[in-house]
Amino acid sequence: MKLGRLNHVGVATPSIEASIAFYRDTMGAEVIRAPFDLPAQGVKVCFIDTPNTQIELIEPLGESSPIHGFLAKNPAGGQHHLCYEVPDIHEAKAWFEAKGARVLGEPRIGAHGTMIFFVHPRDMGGVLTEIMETPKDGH
Ligand SMILES: CC[C@H](C(=O)O)C(=O)SCCNC(=O)CCNC(=O)[C@H](O)C(C)(C)COP(=O)(O)OP(=O)(O)OC[C@H]1O[C@@H](n2cnc3c(N)ncnc32)[C@H](O)[C@@H]1OP(=O)(O)O
Ligand SMILES: [Co+2]
Repeated sequence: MKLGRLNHVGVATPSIEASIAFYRDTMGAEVIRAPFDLPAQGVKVCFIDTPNTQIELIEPLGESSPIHGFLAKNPAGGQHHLCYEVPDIHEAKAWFEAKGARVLGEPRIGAHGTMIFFVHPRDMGGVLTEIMETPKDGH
């Protein structure tokens, strides 16, 4: 497997609006992308651009959101996952499985519109890791 760029750092938040204001007013980020819902993934998402990657703000969407547990333990929110790009999502899935790491579910469409999967944090040095097929248009 060829490890690609760090596509984004996922940051869970109880309020995506408050977090947008923080990145705009405290961090000086230019917030140009509107939040959007990903019902299939149980999150509301807003990407904050930085020169070399993105912050992916995620707020729970719906009762079965996978980040309710994280926010119950971290009520103010916090760093949730790292997402790396790979050229071939299926080759990457086989790679992690061959290493004995727990791939969570089947590859599915993520927030950038390309295929993604997650690898369990307990098998990744404590870091919930998202693997994403490199977007064809480069971002
Ligand atoms: C896909 C759309 C978008 C995109 O970029 O395209 C996103 O990124 S959406 C992001 C939200 N979706 C997900 O996170 C899906 C994958 N996540 C999961 O399946 C769960 O969150 C899971 C299985 C990682 C944890 O589930 P849960 O919190 O309900 O289980 P536990 O509390 O039992 O946790 C087990 C164990 O893992 C530790 N943990 C949980 N979350 C994290 C985390 N974000 N980073 C590091 N470690 C985490 C938790 O503390 C437990 O550890 P233990 O030592 O066993 O207590
Ligand atoms: Co993500």
